Amino acid sequence: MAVQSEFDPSLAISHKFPDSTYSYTERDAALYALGIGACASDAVDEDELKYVYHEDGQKAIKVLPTFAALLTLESLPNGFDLPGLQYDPRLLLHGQQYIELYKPFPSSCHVQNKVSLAGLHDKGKAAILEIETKSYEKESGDLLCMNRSTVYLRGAGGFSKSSKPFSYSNYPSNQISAVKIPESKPFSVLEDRTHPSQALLYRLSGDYNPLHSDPQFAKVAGFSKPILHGLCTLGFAVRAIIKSVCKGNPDRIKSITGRFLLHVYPGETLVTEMWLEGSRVIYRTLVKERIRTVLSGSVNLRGLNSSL
Ligand SMILES: CCCCCCC[C@@H](O)CC(=O)SCCNC(=O)CCNC(=O)[C@H](O)C(C)(C)COP(=O)(O)OP(=O)(O)OC[C@H]1O[C@@H](n2cnc3c(N)ncnc32)[C@H](O)[C@@H]1OP(=O)(O)O
Repeated sequence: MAVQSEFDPSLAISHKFPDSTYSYTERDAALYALGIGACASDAVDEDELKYVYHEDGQKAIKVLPTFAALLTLESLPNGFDLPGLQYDPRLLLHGQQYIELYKPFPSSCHVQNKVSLAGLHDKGKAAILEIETKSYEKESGDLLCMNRSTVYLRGAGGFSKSSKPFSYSNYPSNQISAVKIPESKPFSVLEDRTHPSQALLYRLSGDYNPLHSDPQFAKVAGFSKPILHGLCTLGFAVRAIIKSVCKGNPDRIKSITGRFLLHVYPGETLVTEMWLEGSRVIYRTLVKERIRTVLSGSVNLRGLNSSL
């Protein structure tokens, strides 16, 4: 257990994060789509070509809803630093992601981010930090999306001042609790192979953490080789839901939760199982080669057609 003698969690929760900005173009949106496997097995896939090419020009390309998570990447110039919190960045893992989408993304945009601490938990062997980012379209002032990113800082726990472990959240606990996977047969199942160079392609979208590219770094972090970005796996899973449940329409996605349960190695096959419960999709993603669940969560849909 890490020694966090200098760290005062009550001071940390009053910490103010600076606002940040983020800009993207159609090229970023298309590169991201390729990074999460769009059109990888069929370059003219009729549901997915629109994410990388449009006959009416690049201004008409569609942006995938999970692109939302990228808007937060420059929100934390000094990593996940809170005053006094010590952690080893090599031991950081992405734990969960929660995304609310308020309107479809334009194909290019300047974004203004408001960042705050949404949660801080002492798990003894780890600290869990949750950062909330609200992203506004600069031109209109409209709120585009909200992200809550949860990071699992191995070795950074043990800072509680009393015998009860410190735990703070600024949101209802049922918003991202682990989902219960139904025992029934899935509504749909989609299998998709990641490429051995998937993480090298995905990182060009802005997450340059060496955990996904550097063999020595990955070993120190406890893995036999570089692992896939959690958000890349989430992108594969939500793309499967858009294809299988939303008839290819990404604007149906209203909110997304995902908990990263186990690492994925680039090159592995992802099998996403989906269950439809009203306007909610429960899903889980397994790695076929190891038969292990790596991600589970739910997606709320808007305007779902009852003919499904
Ligand atoms: C846009 C912002 C981007 C964010 C930046 C991210 C940077 C990226 O470059 C980094 C990545 O993408 S890393 C790759 C993706 N993530 C992973 O592969 C992690 C997979 N998960 C694991 O290995 C384990 O679940 C592990 C190790 C996470 C936990 O396993 P254990 O240590 O065995 O935990 P366990 O004993 O079961 O539970 C301890 C307490 O922690 C809670 N917990 C467990 N898994 C969690 C998770 N994934 N997220 C959040 N909380 C989690 C448990 O509930 C438990 O708490 P309690 O005891 O109170 O129930």
